[in-house]
Amino acid sequence: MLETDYKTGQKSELAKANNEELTAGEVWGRCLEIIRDNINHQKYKSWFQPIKPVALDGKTLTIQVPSQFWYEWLEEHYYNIMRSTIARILGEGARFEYSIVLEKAEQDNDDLAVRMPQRSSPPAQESEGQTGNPAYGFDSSYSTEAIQNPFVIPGIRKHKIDPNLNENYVFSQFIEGDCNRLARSAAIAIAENPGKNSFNPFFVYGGVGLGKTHLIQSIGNKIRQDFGDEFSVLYISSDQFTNEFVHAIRNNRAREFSMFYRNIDVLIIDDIQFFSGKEKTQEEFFHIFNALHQDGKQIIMTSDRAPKDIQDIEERLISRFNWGLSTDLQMPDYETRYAILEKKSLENGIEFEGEIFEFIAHNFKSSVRDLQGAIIKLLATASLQKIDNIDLTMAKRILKDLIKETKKHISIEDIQKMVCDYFGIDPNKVREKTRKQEIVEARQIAMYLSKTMTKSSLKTIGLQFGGRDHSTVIHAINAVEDRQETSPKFRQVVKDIRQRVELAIM
Ligand SMILES: Nc1ncnc2c1ncn2[C@@H]1O[C@H](COP(=O)(O)OP(=O)(O)OP(=O)(O)O)[C@@H](O)[C@H]1O
Repeated sequence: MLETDYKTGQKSELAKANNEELTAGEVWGRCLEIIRDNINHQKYKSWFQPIKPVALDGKTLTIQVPSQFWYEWLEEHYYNIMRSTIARILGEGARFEYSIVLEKAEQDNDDLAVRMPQRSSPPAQESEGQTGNPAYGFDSSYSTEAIQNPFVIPGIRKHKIDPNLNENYVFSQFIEGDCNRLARSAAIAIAENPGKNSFNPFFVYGGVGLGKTHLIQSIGNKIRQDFGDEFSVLYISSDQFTNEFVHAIRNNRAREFSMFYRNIDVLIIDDIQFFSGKEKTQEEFFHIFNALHQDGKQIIMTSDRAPKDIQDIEERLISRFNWGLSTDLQMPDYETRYAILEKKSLENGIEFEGEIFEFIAHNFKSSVRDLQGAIIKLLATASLQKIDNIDLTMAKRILKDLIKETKKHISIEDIQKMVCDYFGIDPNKVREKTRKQEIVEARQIAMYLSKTMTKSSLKTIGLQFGGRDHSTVIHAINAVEDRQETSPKFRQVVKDIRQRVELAIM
């Protein structure tokens, strides 16, 4: 039945009423003429020529497409033109039905053919082939009800994929503190109910070595543990994604690439800031994102900065990153650092004196990775030199170089301290609400240096200055920049403090 003879289909009712005997093939032929005149020739050849008309039933023309992806693409990009074309030929209320006959590569069952109706309502916008419509978008006015899960085809078995997860990254190993409480709770909620929660997409950002990868992989591992193969999970770095995409294009496999990603239930992409300036990759990811999100699949991303601070990323992607929950990880406070150290050394079967943990927690303040590095260095030295009991003096000696190195990452806390030292005020004051002139000045300079000398986002800076919001930080930065232009004395003050900070991290 699927091998249609263009000349011998059913006749349409409308055609009969007009004394015209049209077959499915003839109706499709007329559709093609109209479509060909209205879209780019290459796209016409790629997407419409391979379609086969299958049957005509009243005002419904069934057409055969080679894959789920094909069906999805037509509905996403050519809905309007197809709908209006068939109506022109068969009259008001005419529509297409799709018969999806899978190509060999994705076929699980030799005779598998799936029928999908054309949507009853158009997407909010369409991207190609029509009168200059912008890209397909999902704004809040767009009713998803009518098209809920339109691409889920029962009976198609999911391909098993390697989730690419590090099994050590689990929630039980991720120490909770104020610095990560919100992100951690959201991550657990996502793992319990992937895709069906209000944190989709989930966007985690923060500086180097603060646990972003650990946290997002914990989601993947928990889903695998609790749901087994029910959800396909994939963790990938944005660099890997780009490389695969480039490779796929080079080998004419871009369509397979896209299909592969659209079939994933939980897509975890690390370090999305590396999409910056990669326009084609961004475009591909945009379409994958839309398809997954529309289909209720979970999307999880990380970046070293907040979405709006990522350079050279299309606005439409940035706005999507904020659809669900976007939250940051901050450097753990002293107590959390101490707890992490205890846990890491316990895991390695060695106990240290409390004063060693205190020493490390005080000296490694910018990254959990550095904290871990310190413990590992102590362990390695103890085992190499066959030392049973490392005391504080020994620990200080062993870690001396490492401390110098890690000091290169200046923290907001350090900047606050140095600015306050310079003005001779208590560092706590810049975190308080006081509006005394001298404190305001110190606070603004400290905020300005935090922005220019660390990788922290405006939100993180605001939080570390007594929970102020990002607009206060922007105001402070602008004020310091403006004043430096008009007052050489003030410019010199900022320069002096900056030099002190730089010296401290050398
Ligand atoms: N809260 C935490 N509890 C326990 N371990 C942690 C915590 N945060 C981070 N770590 C550990 O610190 C190390 C660095 O974390 P991770 O690689 O996840 O950081 P990241 O933010 O992804 O860094 P990068 O930006 O460099 O990719 C990992 O070994 C991780 O297990």
